[in-house]
Amino acid sequence: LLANVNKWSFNVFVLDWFTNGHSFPYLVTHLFHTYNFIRTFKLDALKLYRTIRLVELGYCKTNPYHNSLHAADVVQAIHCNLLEENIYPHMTSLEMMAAILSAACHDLDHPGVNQNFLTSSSHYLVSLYNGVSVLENHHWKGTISILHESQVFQHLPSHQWKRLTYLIEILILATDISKQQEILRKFKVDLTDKHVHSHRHKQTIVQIALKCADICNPCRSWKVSRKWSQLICEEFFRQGDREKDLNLPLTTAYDRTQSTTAKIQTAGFMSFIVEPLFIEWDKFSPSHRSKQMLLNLRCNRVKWAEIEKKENEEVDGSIRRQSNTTLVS
Ligand SMILES: Nc1ncnc2c1ncn2[C@@H]1O[C@@H]2COP(=O)(O)O[C@H]2[C@H]1O
Ligand SMILES: [Zn+2]
Repeated sequence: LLANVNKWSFNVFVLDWFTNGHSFPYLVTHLFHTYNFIRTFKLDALKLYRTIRLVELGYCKTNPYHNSLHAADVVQAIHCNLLEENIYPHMTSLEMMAAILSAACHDLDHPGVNQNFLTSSSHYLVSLYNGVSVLENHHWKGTISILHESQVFQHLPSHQWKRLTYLIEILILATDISKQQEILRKFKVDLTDKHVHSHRHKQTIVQIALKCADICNPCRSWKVSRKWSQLICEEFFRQGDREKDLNLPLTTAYDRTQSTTAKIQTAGFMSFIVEPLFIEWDKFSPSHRSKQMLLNLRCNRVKWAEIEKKENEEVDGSIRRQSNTTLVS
């Protein structure tokens, strides 16, 4: 399975099944070996493995979506994104390792609810981070804490440690979906020049590579993508349940009695968030893989639209049947 890690058709659910729910440490360890990070940075293999396990344990197992399986999926996706021939040859080992680590830790200790929920339930994290990118700040600081605690990089020269932690910061913070337009604008300007040269230019590219990896689930094959959609929507519905229980303002789309997975999937995430990002990615790095991603996205959108249409027809039918019964009686 791991031999297929470079392929976009890679199915992390299958790896998870064969590893008894531990796809994350298997995948991350495999990539650390493949990229030769252990030798290049003289890492202590035991400390490294402990660090990876700490990160895995830092993900909440009971979240349907934001758990270590999502992190493993994002790691595999950023690995594919950075392999592109106009990117990989320009990346240093440190930059590659920062990208893999950021993907691995980008949702660390995610509570399974969004920032709006944290705000309306007066969660302490909101005041800790002044209401700005609350979750992303939490994931980033948690990552740095684990790296300190595990001492896996304690022997790195200070310039390398500084650059590694700086990259982790800007990469994880860039995953805030509310910053999408801002980052996309920067990407469009920066990437009119297709040659990867300056530090700043590379940073933007890796930020976008991680953003694409984070929201790539609609670009996977239908079988895989549908599973992710069901998992994220179940997490949304659980948030809706909690909003009701706590008498908080109810997010309409998250109300399981009114909404469905198909409704959420066709509501605009694919068309207004995912597609514009992947179109830019494909312009910057046109490849068989980027075309496949866009193709999958468009096919999956059509499939969800068909499912939603059927659901609406069934609802219309049952309303008509109900009103006929009422008229007859
Ligand atoms: N298939 C999907 N449908 C709707 N929203 C999604 C989907 N996949 C990811 N997201 C959202 O995109 C966000 C990206 O950042 P997060 O992983 O923090 O949280 C994610 C979800 O809120
Ligand atoms: Zn994520």
